[in-house]
Amino acid sequence: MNIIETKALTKTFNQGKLNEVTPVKDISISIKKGECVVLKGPSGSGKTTLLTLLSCLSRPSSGGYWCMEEQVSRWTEKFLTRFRQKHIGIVFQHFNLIKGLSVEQNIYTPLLPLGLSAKELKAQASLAAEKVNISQRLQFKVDTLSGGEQQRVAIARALVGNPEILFADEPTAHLDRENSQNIMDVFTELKNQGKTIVMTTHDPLVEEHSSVDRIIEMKDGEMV
Ligand SMILES: Nc1ncnc2c1ncn2[C@@H]1O[C@H](COP(=O)(O)OP(=O)(O)OP(=O)(O)O)[C@@H](O)[C@H]1O
Repeated sequence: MNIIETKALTKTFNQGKLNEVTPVKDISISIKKGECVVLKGPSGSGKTTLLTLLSCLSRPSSGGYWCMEEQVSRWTEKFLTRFRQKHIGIVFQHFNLIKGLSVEQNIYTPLLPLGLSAKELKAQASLAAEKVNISQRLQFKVDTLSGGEQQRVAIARALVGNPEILFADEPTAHLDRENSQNIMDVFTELKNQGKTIVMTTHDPLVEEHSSVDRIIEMKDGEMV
């Protein structure tokens, strides 16, 4: 089953204006359930924009997108948000953690709409934290952590809802070799559970990892 399928997916910003830009042009890809796929390409080639479309965070300007066999490109923001909450985990390039809140609170944020008890929220956060080796910082405010620690919190938050598909934008960019290896071990375990992973990277450790099934190269918004 193709868990992700796009047909001529295109995203244009500032249409009709002097600063119009089309970072994703006519992208047609199929990704099977359980695949681990890397998006690679020079800075500005459109990787993050494509990841944003695939993770249902933004809507295409044209073209079609089917995720888990639903034509999500036709949906409104409201339906996309619900779909995302249920099926998709996202690791953002700049983490998007909530300052002033603890690591634990940040990790369980995606679960808040589910109405779980405080005890259950804490238990789920603790499990996700363990996976990325950040348990010892659960009660720290995220603003007091190092870049690498914040990255691990961002990954734990993406995993906490047990998503079917994980999208990660440069998940090892701020990590040393040991922690990068640890994150790839986590991703390998997810893949072994049948989860689908799509990530962007510039990191050779990620590109060359045995869990990666396929590398999709982008240049100027197109697949090469
Ligand atoms: N919201 C936006 N409004 C206008 N232009 C945008 C927007 N988002 C992205 N762009 C432009 O689209 C192009 C591609 O950006 P994108 O972030 O997708 O590239 P990238 O391949 O992920 O780069 P990097 O490796 O540096 O993260 C850039 O020229 C960027 O300025």
